[in-house]
Amino acid sequence: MKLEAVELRRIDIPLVRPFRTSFGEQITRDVLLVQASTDEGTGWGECVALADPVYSSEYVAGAEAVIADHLLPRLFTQQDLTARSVGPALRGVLGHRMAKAALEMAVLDAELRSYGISLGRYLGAERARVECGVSVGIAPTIDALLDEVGGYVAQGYRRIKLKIQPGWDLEPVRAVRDAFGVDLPLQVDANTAYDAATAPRLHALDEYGLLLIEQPFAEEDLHQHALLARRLVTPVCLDESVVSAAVAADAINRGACGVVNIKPGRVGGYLEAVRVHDVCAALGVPVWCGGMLETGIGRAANVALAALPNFRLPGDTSASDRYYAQDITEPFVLVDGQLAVPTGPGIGVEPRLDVLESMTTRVRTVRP
Ligand SMILES: CSCC[C@@H](NC(=O)CCC(=O)O)C(=O)O
Ligand SMILES: [Mg+2]
Repeated sequence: MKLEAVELRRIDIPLVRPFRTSFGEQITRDVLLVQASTDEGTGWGECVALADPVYSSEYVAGAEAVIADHLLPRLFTQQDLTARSVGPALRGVLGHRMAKAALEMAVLDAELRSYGISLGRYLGAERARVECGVSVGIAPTIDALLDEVGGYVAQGYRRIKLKIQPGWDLEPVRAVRDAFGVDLPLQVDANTAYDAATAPRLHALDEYGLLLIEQPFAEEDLHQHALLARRLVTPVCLDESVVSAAVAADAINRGACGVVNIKPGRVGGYLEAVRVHDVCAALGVPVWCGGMLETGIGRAANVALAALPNFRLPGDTSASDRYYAQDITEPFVLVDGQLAVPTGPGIGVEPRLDVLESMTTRVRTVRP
């Protein structure tokens, strides 16, 4: 394929409720969408970088700039562009994995649409539906938390994940256990909010039968995660730390985690996400698909990825209405706690152009 032009579109989508984590609160999502036009058709990609560099060092304005100024010039010169050649072509630019992932996704979508192959089939999906969990933010009160969790349980979500931080950890976990019982699949995510001084609070979580404790410490601190993993019965899961298949293998071999949250944007794309999946499978470590509040574009691709065999825990692949009153694609609807894997060519969904236009804050087309 030859890349002919790329449309970079920023959209603002309001969240149905504030989403608070240990690193801040989101009330709208500023999303960068990428539409790649090639000589064999077009494809869509979604950049998962947040508006601010608070989850990782990437942020949406920076991703847009590095795509336009450094990444696209390297792709426009490719005479026989394929999704598999995007990574090597961009290797000269260090980091910016979320930006690179968005471009690779758009090229992959265009390529698969031209062949009439679904992303799920291409990646090796083995299921037609995936089990869905849901992520619950830090709430203003315990009662508000229980109301929100009760709503998701009633909708049929297969697993509840609570955001925690020092001072909002033991009480919410205990309250959810008391209100919904010991059989509710339950896990927590600290987004790196703990350190050696506050780690003892996590020891106390070990008696609540959690599925896992996600990313309690700093991204680079595999040693602290390994110390905790040796001390707890509850598995430690890594998110921010795992930026590639090689890092996943190193973390597992250091005993830093027993479960891995895979996010394609965080590792540089869906092709690397499959490599992380495969490495974890080879080392006997289950994985699940994380989320970055994706629109239906990224959600469609995540659901396809989550259908691979070693995705053995419900992911943060929630229904569209968990975050958005109106998605930019036809909404993903939870049925019996599951989402259906798209079967159409490529990612299998298209944005609704009327909705897209209504949410667009800026759009530009980059050409060679
Ligand atoms: C804005 S918080 C994004 C990162 C967070 N994501 C979630 O909690 C799930 C979000 C979703 O359901 O898309 C994580 O660290 O796992
Ligand atoms: Mg996480």
